Amino acid sequence: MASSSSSTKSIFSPSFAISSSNSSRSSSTLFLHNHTTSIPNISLKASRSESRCYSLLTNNAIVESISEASRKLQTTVLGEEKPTILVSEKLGEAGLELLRSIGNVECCYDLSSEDLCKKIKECDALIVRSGTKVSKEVFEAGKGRLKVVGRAGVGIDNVDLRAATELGCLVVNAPTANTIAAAEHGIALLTAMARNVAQADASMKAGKWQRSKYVGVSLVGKTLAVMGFGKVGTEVARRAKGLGMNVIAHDPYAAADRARATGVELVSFEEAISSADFISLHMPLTPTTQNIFSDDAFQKMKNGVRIINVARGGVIDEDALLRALDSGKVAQAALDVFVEEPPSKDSKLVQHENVIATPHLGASTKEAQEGVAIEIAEAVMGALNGELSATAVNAPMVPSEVLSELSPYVLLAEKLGRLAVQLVGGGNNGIQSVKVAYKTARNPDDLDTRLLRAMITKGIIEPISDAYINLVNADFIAKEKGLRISEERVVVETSLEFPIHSIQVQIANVDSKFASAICESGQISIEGRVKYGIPHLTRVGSFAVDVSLEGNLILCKQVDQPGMIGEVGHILGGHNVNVSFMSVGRTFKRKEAIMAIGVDEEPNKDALHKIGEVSAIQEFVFLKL
Ligand SMILES: NC(=O)c1ccc[n+]([C@@H]2O[C@H](COP(=O)([O-])OP(=O)(O)OC[C@H]3O[C@@H](n4cnc5c(N)ncnc54)[C@H](O)[C@@H]3O)[C@@H](O)[C@H]2O)c1
Ligand SMILES: O=C(O)[C@H](O)COP(=O)(O)O
Repeated sequence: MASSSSSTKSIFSPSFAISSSNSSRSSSTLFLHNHTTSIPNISLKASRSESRCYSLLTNNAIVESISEASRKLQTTVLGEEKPTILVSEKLGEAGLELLRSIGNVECCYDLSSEDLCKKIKECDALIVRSGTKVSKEVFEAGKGRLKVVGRAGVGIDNVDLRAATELGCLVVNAPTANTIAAAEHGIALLTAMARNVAQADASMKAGKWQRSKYVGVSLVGKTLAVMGFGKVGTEVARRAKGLGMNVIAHDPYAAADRARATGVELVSFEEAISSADFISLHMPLTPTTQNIFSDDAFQKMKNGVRIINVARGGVIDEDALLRALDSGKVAQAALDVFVEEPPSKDSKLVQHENVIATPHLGASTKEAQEGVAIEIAEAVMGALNGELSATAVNAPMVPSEVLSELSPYVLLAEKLGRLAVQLVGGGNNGIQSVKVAYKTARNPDDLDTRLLRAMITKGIIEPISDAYINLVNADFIAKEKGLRISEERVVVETSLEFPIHSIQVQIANVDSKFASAICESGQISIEGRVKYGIPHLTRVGSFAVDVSLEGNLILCKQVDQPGMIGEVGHILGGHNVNVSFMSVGRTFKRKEAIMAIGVDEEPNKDALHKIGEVSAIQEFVFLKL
């Protein structure tokens, strides 16, 4: 007779580092909503022909247990105390006010990297603009507490996204509130540059009147190439068309019909740079765009081309631009952004007579700063409150309607993962491949399962490692640990009311400490569904059961004979272990049966030993949920 508890063993591939079981960690997660609402009046009883279910839960108990789960979820996210939010750069007052309504806000500007690393250890959230480098060291220092980094603006090139993802920290930005400000600044630079406004103003302030020196160029009829046809690029294009310019754009990822609707033709990089009189940059700084404006690119441009950059300094090779300005290839440049900010005082580029420069002012209008502050405050507050963010940069953005439909299944997914991994035996195979089947009556293409996959991953990995897993890092950590999770959507004929009928989790190529959990195809296989808002285990191996997935679980395989429920119930009662649910599934009458018993407390060794001594019980396992 086999008996075991949920102690942890090295069940991933040999390189996988294991720590002891983390039973104190809540089974909740960052991205869940309260699901205390809409609990219908129900009475639970046997619902499958092969399953006898004995409900010991009242309706009130169900509501209470969900409330408790929900409370735990909130506590996990926020703790009992107010979160601490560090704001490391100037943020609009309206955003600060919002943040103060939910947390302790600390505004500390101009922190050195060392001071930021020290400070971040006591913070739940960090809000930055473009001036703070949020490096891997910052995420490592904040590990365990820092839940979200909010970028009050668009560009996230100052945030180490890989480190954030690896360490499970959500990054959100405020992508829309400064679009117009940046576009207006682009147009301001374009017109000011064409008419030498800055130079002429400086000359007048020096007491001169140099009318012939500052003859400009006209914009009407000239070709403007917008490089990066996103939010800012589109607004710049619209405004430039209003000035009578011929606008073309290059953006490998933009839709041609959207461009056409603005009266803009999308062209190749070469065509854009070689046919433009003015080139305005609006692409993000990425490994692909870094130094994309190189000597080679400048060579392909028209002689006397004029360049505006309100995107990011790093997209231009600044030394190459200087050479192009010196040679006259580039007649003028208007720069708001620089590789190094602030640039050195003696920067040849800034000092160049054909360059006008502003200190990264694109987003700096009163209106944009208030808007950005509110946008980022709301995103950070949402993230701290356990909501998925619409502006998440390193996590899937799950639309709210999808989220509210899937919420009940999130807990089920995690519990199934947690259960399946505890059924893995002590063999040396290591878990490598997990198969998940979602049974649904709806069109499988409409099912967004990223959230559920993340929760299954969390359930599988967390009990056997020290990793903290959430939607941000689930895929990353699974991959890192060599765990392949394949998903399948299976259409079944059932109610269309619910997005999912049931979820099956199978682990291949492993032994099980509960042999009956192995299905005919040789995998550990369990299945569950949500009933009245509560996750239930409905199948173990080939046996149908029906037990609510709460508290702890004992699975017994036995000879199907009278008195078994009473006998085991008596042992548990004798050890003051409260049974919350019990269900028996069998193959044939008086043959084999599986008894699934939900227990509130963890039975001690003596109780488990006595269960093992019941002669009709062939194997059993105690599992923590
Ligand atoms: N100076 C400022 O204060 C200021 C203010 C706002 C935005 N910005 C910067 O402006 C840029 C654009 O911002 P946005 O809000 O329009 O972002 P966005 O994401 O809406 O647009 C960026 C566009 O660039 C395109 N793109 C990506 N790679 C490209 C490539 N290799 N070639 C051409 N296009 C490419 C994308 O497809 C996208 O359409 C960002 O770098 C942002 O940081 C600067
Ligand atoms: O990417 C952005 O949003 C802009 O560059 C603005 O940066 P800032 O917040 O530092 O002004």
